[in-house]
Amino acid sequence: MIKVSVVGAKGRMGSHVVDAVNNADDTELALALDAGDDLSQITPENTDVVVEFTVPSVSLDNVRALVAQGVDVVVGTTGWTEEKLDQVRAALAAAPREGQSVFIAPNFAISAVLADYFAKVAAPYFESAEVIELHHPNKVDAPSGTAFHTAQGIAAARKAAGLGPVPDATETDGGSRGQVVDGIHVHAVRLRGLNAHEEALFGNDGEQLTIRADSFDRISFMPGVLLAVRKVSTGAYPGVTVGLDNFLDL
Ligand SMILES: NC(=O)C1=CN([C@@H]2O[C@H](COP(=O)(O)OP(=O)(O)OC[C@H]3O[C@@H](n4cnc5c(N)ncnc54)[C@H](O)[C@@H]3O)[C@@H](O)[C@H]2O)C=CC1
Ligand SMILES: O=C(O)C1=N[C@H](C(=O)O)C[C@H](O)C1
Repeated sequence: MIKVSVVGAKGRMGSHVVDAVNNADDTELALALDAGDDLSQITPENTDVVVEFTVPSVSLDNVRALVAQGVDVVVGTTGWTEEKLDQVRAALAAAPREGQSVFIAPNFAISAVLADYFAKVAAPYFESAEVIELHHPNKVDAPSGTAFHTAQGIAAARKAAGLGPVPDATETDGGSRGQVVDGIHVHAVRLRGLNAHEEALFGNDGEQLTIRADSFDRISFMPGVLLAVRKVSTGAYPGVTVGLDNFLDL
């Protein structure tokens, strides 16, 4: 059995993870902790893998503390930048155990992971590209971590293909053109009734392609979370790994 502790266990995602860990045949719940709880309760003796779903403002500190305590971590919280990833790498370099892992996924839903992958495949073939993400209004960060990651992937694929900037004649903008991530405009919608949705839009003269992923229920993230827990628990992924696509045969 893989012993799993959950940090952020009372949250929308963390509570689903607690249920998923309790219901899977090969995982058992060690500790379920939330804000105010002492993370030093988590040790390599009671926990193989920690699943961390909290808020972007605290996740880096949580991950660094957990790494220093000698456990592997699967992170679903958003807000990761290259600078923050470097701080995790530094923490791992000083970790007490050889080969410790931190796995971070902007999105654990297969629909979103595939949409992100297909967007990178499509990107070199279109002059224009933009990303729209649509979420429940309780979400604290914008744009979504997934949309940020998709935009970065589109931008990298365009650059590798030798494409220039997306065409855009806008001269006045009060914010309506969205956040620009590596040259790709990203738009965020917050609407009651939504859960987690994303569109990658591509355009050429006379044609368009829309790649859309819809996650209607948080249950959609659980197979991906359990897959990550199982993969990380093997010890085969030392260091920092970003993206569930690393565990899929794409
Ligand atoms: N990677 C993925 O597939 C997904 C990622 N997310 C991300 O996961 C994060 C959490 O989302 P939700 O569960 O919807 O948020 P939420 O607000 O429902 O839950 C966050 C939980 O973290 C707890 N928390 C806050 N500070 C803490 C601390 N210092 N230590 C321990 N616990 C602490 C809160 O009390 C709360 O229970 C967000 O960044 C969200 O964008 C959400 C859905 C899917
Ligand atoms: O907060 C959410 O709900 C979600 N957060 C993640 C993100 O920001 O990409 C994943 C998914 O979109 C749901």
